[in-house]
Amino acid sequence: MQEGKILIVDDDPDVLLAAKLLLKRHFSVVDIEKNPERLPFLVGNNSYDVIILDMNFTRDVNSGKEGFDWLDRILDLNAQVAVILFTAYGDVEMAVRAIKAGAADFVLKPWQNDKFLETIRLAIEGKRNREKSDDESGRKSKAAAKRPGSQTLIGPAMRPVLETVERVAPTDANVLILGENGTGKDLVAREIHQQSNRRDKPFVSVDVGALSETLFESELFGHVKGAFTDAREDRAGRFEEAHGGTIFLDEIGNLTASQQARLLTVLQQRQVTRVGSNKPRAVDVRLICATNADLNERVADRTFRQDLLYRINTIELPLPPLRERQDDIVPLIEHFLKLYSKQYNRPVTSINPALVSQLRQYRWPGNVRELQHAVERAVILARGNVLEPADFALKATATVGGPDNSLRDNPVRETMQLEDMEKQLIQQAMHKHQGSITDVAKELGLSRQALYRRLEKYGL
Ligand SMILES: Nc1ncnc2c1ncn2[C@@H]1O[C@H](COP(=O)(O)OP(=O)(O)OP(=O)(O)O)[C@@H](O)[C@H]1O
Repeated sequence: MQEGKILIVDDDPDVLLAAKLLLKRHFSVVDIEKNPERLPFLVGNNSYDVIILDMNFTRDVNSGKEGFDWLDRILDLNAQVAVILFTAYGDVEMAVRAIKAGAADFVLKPWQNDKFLETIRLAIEGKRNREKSDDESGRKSKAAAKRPGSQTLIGPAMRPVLETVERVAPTDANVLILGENGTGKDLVAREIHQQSNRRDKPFVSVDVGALSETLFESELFGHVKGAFTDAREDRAGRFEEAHGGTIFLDEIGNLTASQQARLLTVLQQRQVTRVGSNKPRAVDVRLICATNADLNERVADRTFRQDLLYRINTIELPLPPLRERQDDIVPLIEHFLKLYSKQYNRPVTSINPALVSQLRQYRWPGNVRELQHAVERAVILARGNVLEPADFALKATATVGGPDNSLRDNPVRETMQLEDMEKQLIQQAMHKHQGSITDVAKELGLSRQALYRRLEKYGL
């Protein structure tokens, strides 16, 4: 009999009875509850180690939304308790989302006794470890947040990039980082700032491609009280916020002609004027821009100003797509494996070698961000110490029979399947967050702009 206080919440009395019969032979306290409305009372008055929660109560059979609401409530009341979700087959994506939202694990119904018990034991152990290390890790993460360059750029192909960063960072030269979505542009921009003499001053990141024509000026340059209806007080813009430090303008290729003109004036004069004011203010910022567009092509077709390009591209730093740097894949997988097995308290330590070669052949249209999410999901789904092909949602690669060329033979079909999956994930997230772009982008690990592009692409 193990010490452990467990609560099971499910609206099916047969499930409650069966689970209780099993668990009470192994754990010291097992309570059951049919009505989730009693959760706040029960959690508030008992120090449970584990709460086993059904995702689908009768009121809301399919979406699991009610389960998510209860998960939030439980974690608000007790951030330490381990919540294990009861999930039906076919709801695995929902379980992955729930674990990202703070659940400890999930159990598929109908359960297998051994696995069920092992999951609970691991959850109890995880909770005890969390309690023990809470103070210490709080101190450590604060220290890490302050340490310069604490987020590392992984992969041998990043070495030349890092060398350039080292050389360029201490100068005040403007840098233009080029690369597809998810290649690490934001990370490189932060690294430049961290290695520069401005590291103790602000690093301000703005997704300029996501700013509407009306917001652009006030967001970047600020406004004075009364400049427009919502301007209730004076506000500094992002350039002023970055004074003394670095401003990172992401998605610079998406600026309209008038936005380009405004930005160019500010860069030439090194001063900003808040909307509604006529008093210019000097700003001292180091400029880093990024884009996934070919700006030379844009200049050729006259959608991007050449004089603006010359201003921002003193140093150009191209980041190759992940499919062109296959040697980075394994170190990245190992890095994310370590990160997420710790974060989700999973005993995953390695990856099936057959899977490694499939992942090396895969085209990774979403680059490192996609790889990161794939590993995160796989770690959550893994049932053993080794990541297996079934843990990855890359159906297309699972069917690849031979070396590299088999992928090149059929890149379109592969992309189609991935696109279907991507579309579904976005639809689910939009549904979950009731269309909130900020929340959906956060959950999917996309920039708002990247999400907008995908919504447009899939007609959502
Ligand atoms: N070389 C790397 N080592 C470790 N993590 C990386 C690396 N490159 C990218 N990442 C991670 O991948 C994710 C995406 O990276 P990042 O946001 O920097 O890409 P981006 O090119 O700015 O994307 P977007 O164009 O969509 O804004 C981040 O979580 C980042 O930490």
